[in-house]
Amino acid sequence: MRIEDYALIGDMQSAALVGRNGSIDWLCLPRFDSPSCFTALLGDERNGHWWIGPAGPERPLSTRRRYRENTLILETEWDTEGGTVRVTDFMPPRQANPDLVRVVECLAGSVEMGTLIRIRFDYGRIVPWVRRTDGLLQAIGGPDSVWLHSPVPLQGGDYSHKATFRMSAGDRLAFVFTWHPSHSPRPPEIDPMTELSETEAMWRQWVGQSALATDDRWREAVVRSLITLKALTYSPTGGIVAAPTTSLPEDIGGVRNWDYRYCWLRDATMTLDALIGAGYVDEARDWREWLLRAIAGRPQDLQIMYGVAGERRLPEMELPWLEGYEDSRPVRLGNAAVDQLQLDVYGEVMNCLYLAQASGLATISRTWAIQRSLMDFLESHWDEPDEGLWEVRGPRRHFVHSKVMAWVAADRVIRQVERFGHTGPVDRWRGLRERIHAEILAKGYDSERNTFTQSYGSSELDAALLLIPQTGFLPPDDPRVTGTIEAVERELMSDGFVLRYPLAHQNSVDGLTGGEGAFLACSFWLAEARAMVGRREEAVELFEKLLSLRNDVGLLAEEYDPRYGRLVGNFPQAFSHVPLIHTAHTLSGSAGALRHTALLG
Ligand SMILES: OC[C@H]1O[C@H](O[C@H]2O[C@H](CO)[C@@H](O)[C@H](O)[C@H]2O)[C@H](O)[C@@H](O)[C@@H]1O
Repeated sequence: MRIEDYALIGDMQSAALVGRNGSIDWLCLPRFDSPSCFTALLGDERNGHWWIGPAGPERPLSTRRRYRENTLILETEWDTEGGTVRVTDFMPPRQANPDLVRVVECLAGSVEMGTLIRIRFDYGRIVPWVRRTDGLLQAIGGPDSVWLHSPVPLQGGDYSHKATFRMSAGDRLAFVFTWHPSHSPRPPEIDPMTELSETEAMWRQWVGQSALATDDRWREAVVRSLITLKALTYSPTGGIVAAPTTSLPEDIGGVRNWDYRYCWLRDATMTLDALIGAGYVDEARDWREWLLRAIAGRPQDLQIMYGVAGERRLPEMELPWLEGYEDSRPVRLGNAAVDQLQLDVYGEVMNCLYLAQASGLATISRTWAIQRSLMDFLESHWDEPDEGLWEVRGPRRHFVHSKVMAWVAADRVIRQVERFGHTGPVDRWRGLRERIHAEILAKGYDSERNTFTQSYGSSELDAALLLIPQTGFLPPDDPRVTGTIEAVERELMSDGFVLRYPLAHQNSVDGLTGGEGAFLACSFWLAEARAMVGRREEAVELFEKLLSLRNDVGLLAEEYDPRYGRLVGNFPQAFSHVPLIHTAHTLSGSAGALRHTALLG
């Protein structure tokens, strides 16, 4: 199945991917980064999945999917010759244990339905021991146990359980799948229909809180993106994962397969900027608490990413028993980028904390103390080469985007002093800000080509340079900014999309083999940059082209590969949905573009 054939459901602690065919092929429990119990996504059905759909000779004539308005409740409908059926999939916001609910209804006629479940713990490796108790199925393997309430009798065989059942118009059946630690007593049963109405009410209430001032034609796309970002937050701690999947390939059949089920400071701060801009200050408060706990300690120990509860060790390893999505191997867990130096992170954190305060979230003294100690570290390390925001696995370089973000860090703490009365060595920070600015203009700008460059001394370009107008480093109409936008358009565009960096030279920059699709955030950045420099029509044209890449339920992966006309990379990806929201706000000229208005304050 293609990546765009999946939809997301989740309970803000973990998430599942549901295919158009009614098969749940990915689910990690109890957390986003726990071992999966359905892993067909990265192998095949033998690695675990749960299918419900029309069975037998009545193959579906057509399939429709949608989320219930303003919710994360998925409805998949199939028309068959005999009639129409709907499966409603959702995960109620977590109470004692994670539940996955599947409600099957016959809307018209009479349809033969089927279900098949193969539970495989530990990323498809453990075939559990299964027994029946009080009409429920219990599967146990190591630390994991699940209970399945099935309203139809299931037949076991070949390490799976299945049933076929006929439904007529008006019939409704509910399946409930509940995980719990295998050493705990049996979890209490939930009432699926009560959970459905409460889950619906919860999402509607959350969406209703937003202060969106987006043009009506983009509102639906923005709301779906906000719901997706909310679904990627880990509610017990306030952490935010980059995506709920691992190893969906950036290059189908290639090695660019990474685990994104962690909290990157970059991705999370950008996500927060989008949520704050839509009026969600509670999420900002929770994330700030998460940040303070995660990075507590010495400033030199700051990592660029953490686990959802702030874990620091995320060792990268391979799962050789999985074939990978369409043979894209290896399948990886953990992420070696955790040990990299990425200077941009300091700017992103300071920017986010500044925006949080500018939007009304009072700064607490612990936050400011941490900001000061991070600045102490940055003052003596900003001039070092780093791995940059693309987390290259080649040699460190003086990436211009990293230096610009170091400038942002200094700029935002100075603004916090000037605007909110914090105390700190502001004259020293002003000197630092000037030195970084001057160095970037001297070493990171090519006056002959009138463009900033990827790194000092390089002639390459980098799509991250498109972010310069958003930072306030130079005014958007500065010729060096407009020249950089034009240079990126000339040299980094392929099939109408922006590449992260030149593909021909990619291997020397990122240290990896193979190509990749177009990293979607980069094209959104171009659309927003065009809007900021007054090229509105071209901005709208590109933005709408990007919106057309969303799948039928409004979701985007990390990249789009024009060679195959397919979404690629982890899915759904916060890094793609965040700039969608920002660009819609900028194009709508709304106060939601807080980043820009806050800079003027
Ligand atoms: O391209 C190689 C790198 O790819 C991943 O990083 C990308 O995803 C991150 C999470 O969204 C994002 O913060 C980063 O900017 C992207 O380049 C992977 O995590 C890295 O390990 C890998 O080297």
